[in-house]
Formats: sequence, C-alpha cells, structure tokens
Amino acid sequence: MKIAIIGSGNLGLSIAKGLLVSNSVTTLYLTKRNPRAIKSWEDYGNVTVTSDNREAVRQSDILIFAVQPGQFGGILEEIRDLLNEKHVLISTITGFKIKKIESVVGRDQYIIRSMPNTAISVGKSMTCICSNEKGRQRTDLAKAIFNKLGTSIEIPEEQMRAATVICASGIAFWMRLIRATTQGAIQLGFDAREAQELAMHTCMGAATLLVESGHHPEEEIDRVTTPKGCTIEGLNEMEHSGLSSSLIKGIVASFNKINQIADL
Ligand SMILES: NC(=O)C1=CN([C@@H]2O[C@H](COP(=O)(O)OP(=O)(O)OC[C@H]3O[C@@H](n4cnc5c(N)ncnc54)[C@H](OP(=O)(O)O)[C@@H]3O)[C@@H](O)[C@H]2O)C=CC1
Ligand SMILES: O=C(O)[C@@H]1CCC=N1
Repeated sequence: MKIAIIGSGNLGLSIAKGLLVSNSVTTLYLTKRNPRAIKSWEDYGNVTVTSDNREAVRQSDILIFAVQPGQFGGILEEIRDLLNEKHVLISTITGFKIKKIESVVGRDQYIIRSMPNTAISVGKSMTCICSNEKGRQRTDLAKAIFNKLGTSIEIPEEQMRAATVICASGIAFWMRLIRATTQGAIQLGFDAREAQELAMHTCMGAATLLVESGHHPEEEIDRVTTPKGCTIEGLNEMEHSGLSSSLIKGIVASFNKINQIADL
C-alpha cells in the first residue's frame, strides 16, 4: 500500500508507527509544514518526510488526513486537482463532516471518515469509520487497514462525535484512571514503577476478560466481590464518592464541548 499521512503530529505519527511496525506499507509519505523534527523517520527506508503535500498525494493511493480541523479545508483545496480514481481519502479530523469534504473535492471521491486513537501506534486502536456514498466501495479496505492496527466498526456519521469522546478522548480518560490507581498503590507501599505496573496490567486483564468472555462487567465484578469482603467495601466507597457518576458526567461534558466546537 502506498500511503500518505497529511499532518504528522500526535495522531499522524501514531498511525505511522502502527503502519510501519505491522509492515502494512510499501511507501509512506509523512507531511508537515516543518518536517525537520521528524526527518529521522526516513531511517525506516520506505518513508519520505516532506512539507510538500502535493508530492505526497501524487505518490500515494491512500491519503490519511490528520491535521487540526481549521487546517483541513485549505489542504483539500491545495490538493484537489490531483485527486483521481486511485485515491482513497481517509479523514481523522474531529467534527469535519463528509458533506464539507465533498463540497471541496466533489462527491465522486472515495471518502472515509475515521476516528482512531493514539493506541494505533501499538496496534490497539478502537477505530470507528463511516463513508460517503462512493466511499462504501472502499470501506472494506479501510477496515482492513484499521483492523491490522486494532479493531474497527462502521457507524453512522451522526455518531462520530460520540465515538470521538468514547474512543479518542477515551484514551486520556483511561490513562487518568490508571494514574489514580497507581497513586493509590504507592500510598499502600509500592514504589512508583511497581505501582504503575500493577495498575496497567490489572487494567489490561480486566479489559481482556470482557473482550474474550463477552461477559457484562457486573458478572465479572460478582466473581471478585466476596460477601463482607474488601472489594465490595472499596467499590461502594468509590460509588459513594461518585465514581460512575463522575465518569458519565465527564463523558457528557466532553460530548457537549464537541457539539460547541464541531461543525456537525
Ligand atoms: N490526538 C488524538 O488523540 C486524536 C486526534 N484526532 C484528530 O486528528 C487531528 C490531528 O490531531 P493531533 O495529531 O492531535 O494534532 P497535532 O497538532 O499534533 O498534529 C497536526 C499536524 O498537522 C501538521 N500540519 C498543519 N498544517 C499542515 C499543512 N498545511 N500540511 C501538512 N501538515 C500540516 C502539523 O505540523 P506543522 O505545524 O509542522 O505543519 C502537525 O504535525 C485533529 O483533527 C484531531 O481532532 C482524532 C482522534 C484522536
Ligand atoms: O481533544 C480533542 O479535541 C481531540 C479530539 C479527540 C482527541 N483529541
């Protein structure tokens, strides 16, 4: 696959790492306006780092856009005359509707909107995708790419804002929970490194249990909570302090913020 990542910042480079580690690219163009800081990515051999978006588009078939929302329209204008039947446009840009993309490049392009997260760099992204009408012919391709870098599902475009909160911002939410657990473990006597290791691997174990069993979380909680035991004591104290409620409120606040800033 000949892929270009237009906008190689936090997310763009996470995608690049995932693609390279999983051997998913023949050639990879990485673009940004100031490419000097990422020049060392060319050491991979099949990677070209450049500020020339047009050259990247000419040399690639799959174009992954990972710039800030305010930068995307101008870039589409810049490259639209180069687009042809070989190109598949994959946007990761928050709140940038397919209709708005089509208004610049036309409806006769394969357009996919995606919402991955930074765990794509380690092949563990939960990625939601949707497409324009023509793009439906390329959703299998997009899914194949994102499934190599984690798990993907197709959703209606109206749910992309919610997917952004749960999957993309979600990485930060889970990180904060892991950090809080680490702080608790340090207070109980583990050193910081050990504490983080215990928190990370327990978190991974919990998620893996659900993924592999298909169980509801409460079913697994029931297996752990000994009557009159320490687990239920801890869980109830957390709930008295609003654990579930504060998570839900945070998710809804994040969603409301997207509604304010996004053009949907
Ligand atoms: N970060 C995340 O976890 C996620 C982000 N997203 C979405 O992905 C997009 C990117 O986010 P993020 O990676 O955090 O943002 P960053 O600001 O880290 O990256 C944006 C990149 O775009 C480059 N850029 C800006 N203008 C141009 C241009 N004209 N041509 C080429 N490159 C350009 C910038 O580099 P330079 O200034 O050198 O040009 C920068 O490296 C956003 O729309 C965000 O909503 C979606 C899901 C998760
Ligand atoms: O925080 C943000 O607005 C962007 C979108 C999802 C992740 N980062």
